Amino acid sequence: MAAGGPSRALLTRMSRQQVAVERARRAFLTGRTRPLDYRIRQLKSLQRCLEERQADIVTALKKDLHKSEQGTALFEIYGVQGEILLVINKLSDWAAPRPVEKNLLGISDQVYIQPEPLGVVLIIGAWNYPWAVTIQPLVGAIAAGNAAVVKPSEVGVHTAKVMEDLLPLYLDKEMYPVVTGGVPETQELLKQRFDHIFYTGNSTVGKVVMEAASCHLTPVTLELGGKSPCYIDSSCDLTITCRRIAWGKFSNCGQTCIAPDYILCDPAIQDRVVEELRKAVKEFYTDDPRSCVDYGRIINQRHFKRIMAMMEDSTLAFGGENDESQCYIAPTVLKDVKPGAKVMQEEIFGPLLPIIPVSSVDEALRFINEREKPLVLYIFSPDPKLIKRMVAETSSGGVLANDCLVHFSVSTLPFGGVGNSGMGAYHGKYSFDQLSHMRGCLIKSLSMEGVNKMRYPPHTAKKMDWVRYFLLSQMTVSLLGKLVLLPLLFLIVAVGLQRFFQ
Ligand SMILES: NC(=O)c1ccc[n+]([C@@H]2O[C@H](COP(=O)([O-])OP(=O)(O)OC[C@H]3O[C@@H](n4cnc5c(N)ncnc54)[C@H](O)[C@@H]3O)[C@@H](O)[C@H]2O)c1
Ligand SMILES: CC(C)=CCC/C(C)=C/CC/C(C)=C/C=O
Repeated sequence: MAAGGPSRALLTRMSRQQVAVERARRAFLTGRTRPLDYRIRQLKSLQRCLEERQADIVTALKKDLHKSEQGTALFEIYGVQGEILLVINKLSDWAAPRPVEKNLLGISDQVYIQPEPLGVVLIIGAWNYPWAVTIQPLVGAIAAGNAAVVKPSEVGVHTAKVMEDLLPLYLDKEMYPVVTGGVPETQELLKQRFDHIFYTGNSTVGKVVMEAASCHLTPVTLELGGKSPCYIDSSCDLTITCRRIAWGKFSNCGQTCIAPDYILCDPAIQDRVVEELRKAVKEFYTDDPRSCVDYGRIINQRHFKRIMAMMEDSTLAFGGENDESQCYIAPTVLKDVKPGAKVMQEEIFGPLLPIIPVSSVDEALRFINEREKPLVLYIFSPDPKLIKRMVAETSSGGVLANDCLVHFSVSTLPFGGVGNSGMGAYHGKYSFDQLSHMRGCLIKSLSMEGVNKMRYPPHTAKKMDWVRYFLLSQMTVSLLGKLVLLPLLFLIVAVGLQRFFQ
């Protein structure tokens, strides 16, 4: 290999994926991502891309998923724009050394955490909210000073093309290449060495990604899915509750990682829940969702067939109309659904909403806890005690009470799964931290050697007493710092120890 990277001859023999990764690594090694100015410039340029090219983004998403202009703005663009603005405002704080508490032994030391870039990050996105789940991690990667190879989902054909065309026009194209393609191309990418892989998609492929990452000991963030339960307490205002659930479920035709997958409620309120859901669907999408601009389509016929098959052994409450040629499935509610029904065996990821009657909170808790840990747990109840109890007695990536989806837009909350729904988290500062190495730094001086002598051999009983006292002392310097006596204490300890161990 020639100095400074592979020769031109070698580059021509490398795969497209290898070349992109190699170039990104070389670009990273120039060190140009280290200054915060560079990162901010890239982010401002990305912001311009979203503003100037919104029409291209909207057109592609209309073709891929029948998303409306407003739907694209609300779910894909505003969130990323808000994230960029937040990073621009906060980056200097996040990237600064973070002083930490120290014990008495380190009284004169500098002890801090210095976030540093990891290197080259691979971002593999999904098709359902392609900008939110591909570009939002990219914002974090840029903020943290990494290079990033961006792999949009090939399933959203038009969006992948727009990303491939647009990003190089606005971003440093060596540092942030877009690599398109399907499974073979992604697998070729996964053979390369990365410093972090950020994958969004289903759990089966999540395992493939993690296995590939293990070859290079590459850490991973896995943003996966699963069946997110939605418990409705009988004392809820059912009109408001069902309106919020219908929005969470039927937005993007149910193809949302955090869509409420199924409802758990008392059998006594099931019929009212069905009626209120029916009213909300009509309010949002009219009597004819097929011709409503705000109602989406299933991404492709494979997913259409998969979702239709899920309805087979359950009772229809309403909906179910469909048209394979248009990948259209109406908002659909299924009632009295049995835990063994087809629709309960995997994440639905489509506009079917099963209701499973449960006769008590205990039964709901058992139902939730017997299954994989979900990405989010939805609880609808006016009773704060019940909400607290359900939070305390379950586990999930996140919890949202009395609404759906909106926790995704709270940048001060970590967004991510647990167990089968994923690992790692992002958004706001969590993205920066997730894609940084938190380097522990202890800077000592070469003076005060007398203090150090207590740990050097010969290990006399007296020295051991002192060292034990200092190491086991729970007194931290930042706590002491609150006392006016700190300088005095420092002097006494330092002089005393110097003398003692001379
Ligand atoms: N947690 C989140 O933030 C989040 C967000 C969106 C979607 N999701 C989840 O994603 C799933 C839907 O997305 P999907 O998985 O259908 O998207 P997908 O089919 O687009 O796959 C995601 C990515 O994985 C790649 N891929 C697919 N098969 C592969 C293989 N065999 N080897 C290597 N790479 C491969 C694709 O190229 C794509 O870039 C749902 O489970 C949903 O809940 C999670
Ligand atoms: C419009 C408001 C307040 C919130 C929208 C939240 C949102 C962007 C949800 C989509 C979440 C997402 C990208 C899921 C992935 O499948």
